Amino acid sequence: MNRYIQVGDNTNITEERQKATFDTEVLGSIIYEGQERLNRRREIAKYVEEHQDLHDPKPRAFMTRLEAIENASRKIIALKKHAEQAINASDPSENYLFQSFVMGGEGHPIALHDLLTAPVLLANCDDEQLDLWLPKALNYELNATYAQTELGHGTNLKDLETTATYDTKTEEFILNSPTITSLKWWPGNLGKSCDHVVLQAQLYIHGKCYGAHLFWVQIRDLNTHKPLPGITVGDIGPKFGMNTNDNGFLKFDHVKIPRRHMMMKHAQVDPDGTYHAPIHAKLGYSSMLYLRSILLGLFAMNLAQSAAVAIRYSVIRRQGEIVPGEGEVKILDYQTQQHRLLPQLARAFAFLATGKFIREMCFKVMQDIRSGEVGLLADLHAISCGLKATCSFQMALGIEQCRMACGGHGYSLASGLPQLYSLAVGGCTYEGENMVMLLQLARYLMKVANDVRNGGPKEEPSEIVQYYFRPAKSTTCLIDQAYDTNHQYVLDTFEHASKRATLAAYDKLQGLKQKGLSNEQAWNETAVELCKASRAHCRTFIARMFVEQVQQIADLPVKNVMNDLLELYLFYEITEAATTLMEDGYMRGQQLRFARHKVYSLLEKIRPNAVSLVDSFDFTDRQLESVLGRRDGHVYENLLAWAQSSPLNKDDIDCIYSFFTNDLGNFMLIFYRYQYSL
Ligand SMILES: CC/C=C\C/C=C\C/C=C\C/C=C/C(=O)SCCNC(=O)CCNC(=O)[C@H](O)C(C)(C)COP(=O)(O)OP(=O)(O)OC[C@H]1O[C@@H](n2cnc3c(N)ncnc32)[C@H](O)[C@@H]1OP(=O)(O)O
Ligand SMILES: Cc1cc2nc3c(=O)[nH]c(=O)nc-3n(C[C@H](O)[C@H](O)[C@H](O)COP(=O)(O)OP(=O)(O)OC[C@H]3O[C@@H](n4cnc5c(N)ncnc54)[C@H](O)[C@@H]3O)c2cc1C
Repeated sequence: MNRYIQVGDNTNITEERQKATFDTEVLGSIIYEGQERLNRRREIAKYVEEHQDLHDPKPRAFMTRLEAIENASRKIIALKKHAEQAINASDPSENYLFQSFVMGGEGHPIALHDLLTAPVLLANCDDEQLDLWLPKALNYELNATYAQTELGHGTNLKDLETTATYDTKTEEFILNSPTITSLKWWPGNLGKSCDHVVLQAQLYIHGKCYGAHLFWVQIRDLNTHKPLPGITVGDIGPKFGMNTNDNGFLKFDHVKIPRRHMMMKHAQVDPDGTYHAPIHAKLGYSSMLYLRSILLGLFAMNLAQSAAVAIRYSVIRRQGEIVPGEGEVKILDYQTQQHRLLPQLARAFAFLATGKFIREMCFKVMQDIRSGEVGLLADLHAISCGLKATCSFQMALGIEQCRMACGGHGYSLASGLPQLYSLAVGGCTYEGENMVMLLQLARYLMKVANDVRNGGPKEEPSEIVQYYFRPAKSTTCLIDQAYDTNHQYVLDTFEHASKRATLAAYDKLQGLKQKGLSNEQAWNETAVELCKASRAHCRTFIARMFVEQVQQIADLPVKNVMNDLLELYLFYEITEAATTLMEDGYMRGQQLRFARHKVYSLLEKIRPNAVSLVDSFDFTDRQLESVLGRRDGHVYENLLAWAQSSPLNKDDIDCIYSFFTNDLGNFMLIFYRYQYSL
């Protein structure tokens, strides 16, 4: 049952909805973790629809960067005025939802503040500091961002150059940017909007460096918004995407801040300069841990949005015949189209299940840290780094596949897909460049491999890596066994691939070291294999999360369709991992062919439910910002309306004609006449 069936919709899409074998409402409540949340989502969306001041005056594709930033500023102010009435403003998930409906993902002047300030303050400030700063942050009396990356260093935090030198005489820190490469570069909203920063700077006391620490720094006057003395700040210019965000640069020239402006929950500096180290050296990196963990759910939604656009469009668009003489088919009937799109949808569901687990694990770790417990920190750091890299990469490729699957119209900004891609692909870079993130997970996996090679773990291993220590049930792949209804043999296959990749990388690393290479040289010469191991481990983890989620579904029709998607995900991943699996003889050609045929038959089986599956996400047209992905399927007439709203169509003046009216134009006219003998 698809609840989106409406009179007046394009019949091509209505007939798709009539084919649904499951209730979109039930799946919607699974996606949004409960019927109540799904209902709230709709209420908030309805509120946004009913208030015009929360809308864009024209498609954002037709705005200049400046117009888009001004529009975003106007809307965020309107949004804050409406918040009391529209949502439960003290509930972060309602706030996030309201903002995403109104603002989209391109950014706005308080995006970073809303995303990070409260979590960073809560994780890093002592009680007295929290009392002073948190209420102001929550009441929007100030607007802060997270200033870590510098012009010269984003990845290698050990070599950040901004200094915070403690002066025992005045009990102040002196902030300084000693070189051009030490300028802060990239922080969101730093360029024009924010007045405070959470600053990562190297702490120096009596000439000794204690590494990067966090400081709370005001950079602009709260009344005039002018930079404070000693501060140079500005926007870094247009980017590949996220252009309504004013990512900025920042330079300090011996700026003084009080001692108590160092965040002192974990490390402290006494008035006399005595330093107290934190219980874990990397607690100051917890904001990255937090963001990497919550990003997975966002990646899932980005991918689902692009699948929704492409799948809806693919049942409207007719092109060519499959059976000659029977008329043009919907492009979704082509196997190639299904093969391009449906695995993206399956991955979106897989990432959603994974994101939920990691988000909950992160909240637990944050709670543990507050009570001085850091036992799970390394486990979460490793897996969240690996998953951030794996999911953002597959999401970006998936969105681009969806865009290309829409043919020419996918190239138009009317599809919304180029904007979604340019926004989403940033996730491969921010919060840690993807290769670097895979290598972080690999560090952790190499410790696991060391235990495997040396008689087992020294202590109970985390649940996430326990499979490395379990003996394999079979030395060959069994995925073609008909009775693998709970997918255990597929999971065994992924586990085999992870173990093999991890141990191969470990053995290579050890071999290189035995040949006399230093740890660092051996690491660099094994880096590609190390990344492979991390990806394989992430694939195993994601697959397990998805299997467990589907096993828990109570509603049978939804369970059936989700099981189809799960199988598609699993067998598609097997085909992607085939080289590794066949390299050691674990999988045979016959099984690869079995996996491929499973994929093809699942595409056919899922095809009738495709539109209803994406409908279950309950995306609003405002959210999708896509003429191709319109819920009512009226694509062509709206493509024309969209094109006609282009400022270029405002009048009939020829741009070249106006060019001819100036001197250079006259010259060009003469030149052309001469060239073409006009
Ligand atoms: C819902 C959301 C809505 C919207 C979001 C949309 C948009 C948001 C857009 C943009 C926001 C973007 C913000 C940013 O990008 S902020 C900047 C992010 N920067 C990074 O991520 C930098 C990446 N670099 C690092 O994280 C570290 O430098 C790196 C981990 C690579 C190395 O650190 P370091 O050199 O200090 O350590 P190592 O010697 O390599 O390792 C030592 C040891 O420490 C462990 N470690 C490292 N980090 C952590 C951590 N965070 N927690 C716990 N442990 C950590 C590491 O594993 C090593 O352990 P061991 O192997 O045992 O020695
Ligand atoms: C849209 C966007 C928003 C951002 N927002 C913020 C923000 O709000 N606050 C903030 O502080 N920062 C922000 N950043 C910065 C971001 O966190 C960094 O760009 C990111 O961490 C990557 O660092 P880098 O730019 O120095 O890349 P580099 O480290 O220079 O990466 C370049 C290449 O070098 C490789 N490389 C680097 N080190 C290694 C290594 N050890 N081993 C192997 N390969 C390596 C990388 O894999 C990559 O291929 C943002 C960036 C973007 C794009």
